[in-house]
Amino acid sequence: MSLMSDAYAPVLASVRESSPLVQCLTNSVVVNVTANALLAVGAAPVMADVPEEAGECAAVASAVLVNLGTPTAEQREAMLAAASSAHLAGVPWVLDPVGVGALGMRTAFAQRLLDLEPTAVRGNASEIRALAGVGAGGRGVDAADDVDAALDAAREIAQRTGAVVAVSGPVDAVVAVRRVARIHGGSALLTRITGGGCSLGAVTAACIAAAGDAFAGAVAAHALYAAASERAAAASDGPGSFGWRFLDALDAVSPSDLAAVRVDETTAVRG
Ligand SMILES: Nc1ncnc2c1ncn2[C@@H]1O[C@H](COP(=O)(O)OP(=O)(O)OP(=O)(O)O)[C@@H](O)[C@H]1O
Ligand SMILES: Cc1ncsc1CCO
Ligand SMILES: [Mg+2]
Repeated sequence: MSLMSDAYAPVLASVRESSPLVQCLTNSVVVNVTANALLAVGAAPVMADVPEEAGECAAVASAVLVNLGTPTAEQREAMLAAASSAHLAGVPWVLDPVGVGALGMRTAFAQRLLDLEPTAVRGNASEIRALAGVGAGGRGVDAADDVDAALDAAREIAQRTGAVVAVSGPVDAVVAVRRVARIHGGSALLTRITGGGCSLGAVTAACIAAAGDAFAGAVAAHALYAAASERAAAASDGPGSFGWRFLDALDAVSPSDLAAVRVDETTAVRG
């Protein structure tokens, strides 16, 4: 069945109205593009990622993103402080397990973070499989598995932690223990620029804060990326012009554009 668009389409207006403060502890490749994506959707970024301030900031943020792309020792300390503080304060936080499965230290570190019960986990299929302990991960930060091959893994993580788990790929999936939504469309040009997935983690955090609901917020964020990337790709010559057109499109997408994205929901009977 189709997920009623009135369950997630209003989230966009809510992000623009409430401008959620999203604290990002993210990798050094995508800091700027992530802040720009948040501004383009109407949210307010703050990249507070030093140990002395990370917990303080998380307690007052609307949502927190923890992205493991370039996890220095100092950042790992800050991530534990931010996730603990968010968990304690009831602030939604999103884990993006970049490169988990492909690289050793971050694979173990991600398990420590799961104990702090993220509100949502967002990654590609290989990362989600590796996080659940199946599969060896992708190559570096890229996926080597299909989204459908990660659904059981996503459900296992949802069951273990209470998180909503979003798996990205040609068709995205948002998974809770007894629900799966598939978000169709989008553009493969998102995989040809830095931060296509990483900024989606930050926008997912913004949408969850604005929605007050992890499942609707995660679906809204993925539908927004599908609509905006299609709009940008239609006018682009390649990855360079797609990058800036995508930011313009995040700003220009309307609630009815979002409602037009194909979203199918099924009720999972297993698990
Ligand atoms: N083949 C594709 N066609 C259309 N959209 C795609 C395709 N592959 C990925 N996407 C979209 O690109 C975005 C990022 O997904 P991707 O799976 O590339 O994340 P990721 O691997 O975590 O990215 P990153 O390299 O930033 O960490 C999502 O919105 C997803 O829907
Ligand atoms: C290229 C790259 N390396 C570590 S993080 C990152 C950004 C995309 O995930
Ligand atoms: Mg990624």
